[in-house]
Amino acid sequence: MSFIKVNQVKKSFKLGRGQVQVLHGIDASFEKGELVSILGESGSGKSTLMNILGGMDRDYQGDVSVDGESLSTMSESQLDDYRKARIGFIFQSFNLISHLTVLDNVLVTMEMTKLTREERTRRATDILTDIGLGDHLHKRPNQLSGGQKQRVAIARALSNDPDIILADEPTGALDQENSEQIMDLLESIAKRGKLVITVTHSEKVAARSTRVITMADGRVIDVTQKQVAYEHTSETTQVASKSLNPLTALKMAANNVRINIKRNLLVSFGGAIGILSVILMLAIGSGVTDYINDQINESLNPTTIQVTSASSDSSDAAESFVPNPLPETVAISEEQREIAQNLDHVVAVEDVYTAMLSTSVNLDETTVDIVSFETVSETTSEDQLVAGALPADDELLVSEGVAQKLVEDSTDLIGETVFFYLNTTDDQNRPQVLEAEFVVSGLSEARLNQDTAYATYADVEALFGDEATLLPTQLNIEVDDVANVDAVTEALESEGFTGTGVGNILSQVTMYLQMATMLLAGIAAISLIVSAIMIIVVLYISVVERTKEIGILRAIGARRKDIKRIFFAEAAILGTISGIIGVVGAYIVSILGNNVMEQTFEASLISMNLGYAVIGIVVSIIISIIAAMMPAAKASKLDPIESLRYE
Ligand SMILES: Nc1ncnc2c1ncn2[C@@H]1O[C@H](COP(=O)(O)OP(=O)(O)OP(=O)(O)O)[C@@H](O)[C@H]1O
Repeated sequence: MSFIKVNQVKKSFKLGRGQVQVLHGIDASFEKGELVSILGESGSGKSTLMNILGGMDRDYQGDVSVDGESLSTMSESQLDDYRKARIGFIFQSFNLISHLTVLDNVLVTMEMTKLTREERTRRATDILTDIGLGDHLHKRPNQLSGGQKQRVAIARALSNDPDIILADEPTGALDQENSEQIMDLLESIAKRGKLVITVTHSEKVAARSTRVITMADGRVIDVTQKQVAYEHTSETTQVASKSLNPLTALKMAANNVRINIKRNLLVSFGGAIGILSVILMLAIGSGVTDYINDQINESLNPTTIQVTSASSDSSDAAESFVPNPLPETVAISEEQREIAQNLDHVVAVEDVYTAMLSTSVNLDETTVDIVSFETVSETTSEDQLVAGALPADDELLVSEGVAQKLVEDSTDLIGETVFFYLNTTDDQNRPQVLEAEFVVSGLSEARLNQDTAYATYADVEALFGDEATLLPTQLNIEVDDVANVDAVTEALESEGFTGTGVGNILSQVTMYLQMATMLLAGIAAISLIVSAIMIIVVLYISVVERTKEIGILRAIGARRKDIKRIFFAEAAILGTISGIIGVVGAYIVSILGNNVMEQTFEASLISMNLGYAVIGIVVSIIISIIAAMMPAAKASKLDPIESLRYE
């Protein structure tokens, strides 16, 4: 049985509404060790037949079987593998990939095989050295002569050690001397037991063949055996095929980005603006939120809820001794306190006692009535201190106004011992005045512009002595987390407390700020659509520019998905570049912006972090890859034969 058997192959092309038949039932057979020339006038169908033999064209009638396997029943990917493993193409116009070196042009075929990296490089170097190009491995095709280019093409065709070499006018673009050398090479390949089929117009080429097939108008009109075929074995060694190595795809994509570096940088800058805006919006949003939270937290603790008892009909409270003359201030009973203490998420409860218009301070001859007296607690802020410190036991903190009434220079009062009076009632409801001596610990700002004083809760308890148990008028409820403040406040309210705390206000403020941030980032993200469109346009241009390269890659066995992979790699590179530019830009803007704001408001409102940088780059890559989908699909669907013809 023949190695290649062509059986009644017919091929027609659509032309306008009709069909033009180009091959009219070709029968032929080929053996290994043959150097066959297909001769014929231009337009006689030689290339069409070659494309069918080479597995580039599946759209024909009749059958071609190679080594017993029918090409017409092969799937597209089987045909890709067939081209890769069994066919070496050589073209009249060389069809080298211009941006790859000589070595890489030869390696690219083997990249899609399971050969190891070392083996690939060794094979490519050996073949190129054999063919006389050992000194030109790292040159690019445009640095070589025509003859040298064709030798690179032959080396590429031989790299996967295929059984069949298909050469379409291999000497058509070469002078006499180079043509001779190329024919020598082809002859030596046939002598090694390969099947070499060349399409030619040249009688000289035909004369070197073992057999000449002459075609006219899509028919074989003559077959002349010139000499016996060279010796060969029936053994075939096929390289195992695999997809284009992602690293190679990346390398090819990177080459392409480099070739059009200006255009690609411009596109990347465009994309970077979108990424920069989104990152900045997020960074400003989080900076402003942090700033406002800090400002509120600095003055008030957001996890503390201050509660008073709303229910004046609490029977326990009514029965117990309420050491406060003001009816609107309700004491909080032990039971109520217990309930608050046992609520979920409550970590601590602190007692606070407040007394309005019922205390006074005396030094020497002067007595000053205090409008607002309160025991110090965790929520008492040191910020309100004008001088000195918050009161410890046996100490009193008074507002500056109080001090001014008692001494000439208010700070002189600090360290002085003063008398403190608390007007209250006894258990028979008779007025009584409790008295203690306190050392003034410091001066505070006045609360609501009124004379104010603070002492410790323990001191007030001591003031009442054994006569009565002091009940708090306010509880400071410490919650485990700001997130639980709302829930605890609700629970307290349902237990009859009235609560005020910054935590719930803060969580609302934070939510509104986050909404505003998302909105701004969303608006900024519109520019990302613009950058995606730019990438789509650039990649479409790239597909057109590289149509020929795509044809070459398909001819040497690249699958559709390999072609897609190259375009996705190119998009990923563009995305990474624009992401990096965007992130670096955002960092620069944030440093400059924060510097200016630091000088004007003493606050840095742009809070950049590594997370935003990573998000920026990842989003940029994802957008670019999505943008590449259409151009990549277009590239992968290009017809390999048409693509090779593309000029
Ligand atoms: N895609 C196509 N659509 C329509 N007609 C086509 C197409 N490709 C080839 N043909 C026609 O098929 C015929 C054979 O073309 P083919 O390229 O096989 O000829 P050839 O013998 O190789 O010619 P040459 O020696 O000039 O390369 C020509 O008439 C050509 O116009």
